[in-house]
Amino acid sequence: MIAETIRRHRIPLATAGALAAGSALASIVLITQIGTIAGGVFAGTPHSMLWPAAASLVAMLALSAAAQTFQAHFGAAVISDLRSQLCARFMALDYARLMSNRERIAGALVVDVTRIAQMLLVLPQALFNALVALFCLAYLAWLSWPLLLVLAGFVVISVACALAILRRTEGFFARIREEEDSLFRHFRAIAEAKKELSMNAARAAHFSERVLGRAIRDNEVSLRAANRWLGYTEVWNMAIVYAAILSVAFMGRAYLGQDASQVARFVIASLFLIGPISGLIAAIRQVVAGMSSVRYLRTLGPAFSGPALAASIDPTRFAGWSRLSFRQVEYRYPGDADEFRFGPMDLELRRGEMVFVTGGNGSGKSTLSLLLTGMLAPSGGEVRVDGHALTATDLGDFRQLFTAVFADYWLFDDLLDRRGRSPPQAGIEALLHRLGLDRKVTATDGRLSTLDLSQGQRKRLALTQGYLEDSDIYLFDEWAADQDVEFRRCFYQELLPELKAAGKTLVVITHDDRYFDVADRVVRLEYGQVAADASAV
Ligand SMILES: Nc1ncnc2c1ncn2[C@@H]1O[C@H](COP(=O)(O)OP(=O)(O)OP(=O)(O)O)[C@@H](O)[C@H]1O
Repeated sequence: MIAETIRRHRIPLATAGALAAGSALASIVLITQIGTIAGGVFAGTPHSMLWPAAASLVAMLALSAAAQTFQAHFGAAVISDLRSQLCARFMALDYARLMSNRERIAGALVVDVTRIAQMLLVLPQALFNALVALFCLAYLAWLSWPLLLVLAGFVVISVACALAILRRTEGFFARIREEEDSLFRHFRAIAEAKKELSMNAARAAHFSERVLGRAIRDNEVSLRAANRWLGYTEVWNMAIVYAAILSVAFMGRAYLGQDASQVARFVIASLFLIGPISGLIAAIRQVVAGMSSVRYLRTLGPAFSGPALAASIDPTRFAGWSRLSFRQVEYRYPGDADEFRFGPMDLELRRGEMVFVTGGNGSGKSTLSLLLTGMLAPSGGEVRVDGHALTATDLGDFRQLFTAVFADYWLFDDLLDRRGRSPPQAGIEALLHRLGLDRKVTATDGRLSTLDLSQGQRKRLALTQGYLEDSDIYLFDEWAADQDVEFRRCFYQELLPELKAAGKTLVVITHDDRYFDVADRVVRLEYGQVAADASAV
């Protein structure tokens, strides 16, 4: 994914790099000119050297500013590109994997994208610094080989130390990233658990001190350790640079027999190494943090390390279905402590039927609805459409048969039909009126005026969206549970029969036994098995 992003934005990146290299060249010319003026090794007056040096300065400034422009372009493009790619990958993840990673999504899109982008952003600057350092070293070699050898010895020590510290901090950054995810989860609780926390001071104190406070403090410890080691790298490397320059001056004068002007010019040019070297050391921070995010994203699964996923959906592929069947379908939740086992289950759903599904809490009704709609792939057995056993690659097309209002449904603030268009205004208004929402909500070009409604009203809005989708199969998971008596009656005795009359197939999870007579069949589940499957009387 990272390589793909760099490839896509190679032109601004290469341009920023080339401009940075040009600017590095101008700055090294300037350094040599400063050295020449300071050392007095030129023909004519110092004024004759001033204009060329000023020209180098202006060139360096212009090239650096241009490099920054391309760098800013590259940085912004990389952030939005990585975000789009990550969003697409999260959206393409299958339901089971997404559910087990949902706490990590916000962190990945905010923290990891920013860290990776910052790591990529330092590339042109690091190139600039590396080139200035290299040019500087070449110039130093030209000034004096023996003195350069003294300096080079220190550079080797410095690089070796930086690499060792880099390895030392990798573990800290991995831990910091894990801790940030748990912090994000606790931050969410501040808003989402507001009511529970407000009504229980002891719980609020426990959360604030023991849960949130501890997570913040743990993260502080890891941050401190990581930054301490990175700080040591900076301090140590700067000390080495100064020690190197001191040694050059000392060795040059005391042992190597270099003349004073030679050593002075070498020392002045060496001082120009400090800027690029500290820039390179600072870049290490970004690289360590960025690489920890790359490694972290890889832990989210193969979807994050391979090429972009291409999903093409054919919504009409199963449109002519007449029979859906479960053949010995089984499902085991990963890591389920109480070892709930769904199935093996045989079940059949015929086109145009209205089936009610009932059963006690934890009997497997919601699991059945997720398997039936293709949100979960069975761990064993087959789901068949008219005898065709669905494979993992069929599920995307298969899911297009359904509209479902699950217990944990999501309400969008715009209404769309199955083709992604805004439905006609008159149709929307008629539906809002039918569902008793017309005095609460209006729609303009399909956009709803508000979602701030009661639980029951929000579910009616979810049903409005469902109607507009005009799907083959409707699944409702305890839809009527939040409705008042009149709407509950309306749902079972008017809306469901109307949908059936319009040729829809209906699967209704319900405990409302007084309306069971509306169904064609009532399926009762117990412990993940069909305990009864009978025509309603
Ligand atoms: N996300 C999950 N992870 C692990 N196990 C789960 C998960 N969801 C459900 N289960 C397991 O599956 C069992 C059946 O859950 P399911 O939600 O299908 O029951 P249900 O009949 O819909 O219950 P309810 O009437 O309470 O909504 C649960 O007892 C639990 O053991």
